[in-house]
Amino acid sequence: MAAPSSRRACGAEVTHEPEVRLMPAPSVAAVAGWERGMRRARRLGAAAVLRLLLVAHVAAAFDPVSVGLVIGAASALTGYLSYTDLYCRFAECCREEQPLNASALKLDLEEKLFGQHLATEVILKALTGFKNNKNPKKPLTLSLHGWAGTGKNFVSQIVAENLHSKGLKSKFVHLFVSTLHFPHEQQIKLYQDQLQKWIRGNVSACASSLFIFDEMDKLHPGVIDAIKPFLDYYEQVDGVSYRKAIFIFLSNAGGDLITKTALDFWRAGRKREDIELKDLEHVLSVGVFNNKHSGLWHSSLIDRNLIDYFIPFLPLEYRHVKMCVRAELRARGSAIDEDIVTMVAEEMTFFPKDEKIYSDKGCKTVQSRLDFHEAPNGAG
Ligand SMILES: Nc1ncnc2c1ncn2[C@@H]1O[C@H](COP(=O)(O)OP(=O)(O)OP(=O)(O)O)[C@@H](O)[C@H]1O
Repeated sequence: MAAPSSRRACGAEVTHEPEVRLMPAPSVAAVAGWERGMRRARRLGAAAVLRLLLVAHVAAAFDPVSVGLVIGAASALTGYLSYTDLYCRFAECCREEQPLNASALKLDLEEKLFGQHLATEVILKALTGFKNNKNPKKPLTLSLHGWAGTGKNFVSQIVAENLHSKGLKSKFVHLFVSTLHFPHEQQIKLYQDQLQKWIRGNVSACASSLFIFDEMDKLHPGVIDAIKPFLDYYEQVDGVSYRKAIFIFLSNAGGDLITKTALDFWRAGRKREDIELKDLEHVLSVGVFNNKHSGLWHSSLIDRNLIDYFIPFLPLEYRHVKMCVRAELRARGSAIDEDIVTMVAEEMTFFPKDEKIYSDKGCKTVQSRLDFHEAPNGAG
C-alpha cells in the first residue's frame, strides 16, 4: 500500500494541525462562484446545462471558484439538484450520514478476498451495523491480524473504497505506517502529541474519517495509547465527537496463533471454513496483549475493551495463491493461462516443512512473479 503524501502523513514532518471545522462546508470562494454562476445561468438556456457539467468536470481539476461558478450555473438551470448535491459530484465531500452500500461491500469481499471467511463475515457485519447506527456510542475499532500477504492491507483498501469513493486517495482516509511515521523510539512523546493533533484535526473536518495503522507490530509500545480517549465512550472530547470515525489496526502479531489453529483443524481433517471467530478472538486478544512486539503490549485499548473486533486472517493455501494469480491476470486484462497460474503458484514456498500447506508470503509476491512470467521473450 502506498505511503501517504507528507501533507497527510503523521510524524516528524507534520508541521501544522489541520484546520478544525465542525461542519465540512464548501469554501467561501466556491459559494461566491456559485452565486456568480446563478446570475450567469439565468442568462443562458437550459441547453447549456450539459456543456456546463462537462466544464465542471474539467474545472474540478483546478480550483473551487471555477467549480462553484460552473456548478451554480448548472443548479440554477436544472432547478432540482441542490447546490450541495451537485458540488459533491465534483469535489470530495464528507457525507457523514451517507449509508453504506452493504451489498456492494459484500460483493467486493466475496469476489475479491480469497480464503478469509472469518474476515469477510466479521468486517461486513461490523461495518454494516456501525454505519446503520445513527447514534454510535464509540468509534468502530477493528484489529486485523495475520501472516504476511494474507490480505490485511487489501481489505483495508476495499473498506476505504466502500466508505469514501476515492478510497485510499480520499482526504478522509488516513494511513499511518509505523516504520515510516513513528520510527524513533526516543520520540514517543512527540509522536503521541502529533497523533492526537492529527486525529483531532481530521475528525473535526470529517466525523466519518477512516484511520488505518499499518505495521502495528512495529509500533513502539505506548504510542497507540495516546488515542485511547478518542476510542472511548465519550460523547465529545474537547468539543469534538469521535463516535463516527473508524480505526483499523493491521498487524502480523498473532499470526503464529492463527496458523496453529488452522493447522490443528487441518490435521484433524476438519474444514478451514469450520473455524469460527470464537476459536480465535480471545486467543488473539490475550496473545497480542502479552506480546511485547505487537504494538498493543499491555495496551489500555485492550484492557478497557476498546477494540471491537480482533479479526484473524488465515494463512493462504496453494489453491488461494492460484486464485490470486488468476485475479491478477484478469486485472491486467490478460487471458487466464492455467500453465502460468500453476507455474507462479509452484514457485511460492509453503510451510510447515513436512506438510507444505500454507504459502509463507501469502499472495504477496504474486504480482512480481507474474511480471517475470508475462515478460516478452528476451526481457527480464
Ligand atoms: N486473501 C487474499 N485474497 C485476494 N488477494 C490477496 C489476498 N491476500 C493477499 N492478496 C493479494 O496480495 C497483495 C498483498 O497482500 P496485502 O498487502 O493485503 O497483505 P498483508 O496481509 O497486508 O501483508 P503484510 O502483513 O505483509 O503487510 C494484495 O494487494 C492482493 O493483491
